[in-house]
Amino acid sequence: MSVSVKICGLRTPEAVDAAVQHGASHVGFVFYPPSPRNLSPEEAGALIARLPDGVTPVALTVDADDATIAAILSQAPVKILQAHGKESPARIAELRGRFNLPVMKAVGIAGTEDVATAHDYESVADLLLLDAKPPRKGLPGGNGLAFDWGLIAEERWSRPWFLAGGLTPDNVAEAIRISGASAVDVSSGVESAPGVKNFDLIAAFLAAARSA
Ligand SMILES: O=C(O)c1ccccc1NCC(=O)[C@H](O)[C@H](O)COP(=O)(O)O
Repeated sequence: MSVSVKICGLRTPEAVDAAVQHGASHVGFVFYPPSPRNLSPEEAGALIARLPDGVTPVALTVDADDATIAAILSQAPVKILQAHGKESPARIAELRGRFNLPVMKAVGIAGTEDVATAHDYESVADLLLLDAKPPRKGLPGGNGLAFDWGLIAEERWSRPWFLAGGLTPDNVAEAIRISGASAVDVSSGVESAPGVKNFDLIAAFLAAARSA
């Protein structure tokens, strides 16, 4: 099986180049000031200009208003909007209509009720990202926390979806096997410190995902 890999939270040309060189299908840019991975729309625009055709740039926002998203898109021509906050299904539908871009809704999973919540977004989101539920305090994502992949092992989804949360070069193959994912997303599992991508870990993650 060919697994798509999104490397999220890229901030430097060197990290973008490493993701591209080792075969990432998607790269994610975080527009959330409290995050150590936050960058400006202008910075993201310069990184997107480096991407070859076939690598999809994604803008990650958290409960962002329309003006904020418009400002991002004016300088960072992404191809997917990732909504990683508490956006309702109605808000996801609104974003799709307003910005004319595919929207990926991230849903935190800790139990079967969260799996049901994720299904609620199938009718409005273009893609889903099934992530670990974040801690009560702290960032809404990028925490290096995994969830029980068995919770989604028997699920069938009507939209393409990414598995995320605590993935590393060491566990991604097993995560794919258990969850049945054909696309995975990683951030802190390929970092040597929060917000600092490690190129060897990027290479190892992509090799491990491809071997699954
Ligand atoms: O990465 C961040 O700093 C971040 C901040 C706010 C919301 C979401 C964030 N990241 C979300 C991602 O797409 C991560 O790749 C995903 O949560 C998995 O993260 P990790 O467990 O660190 O691989």
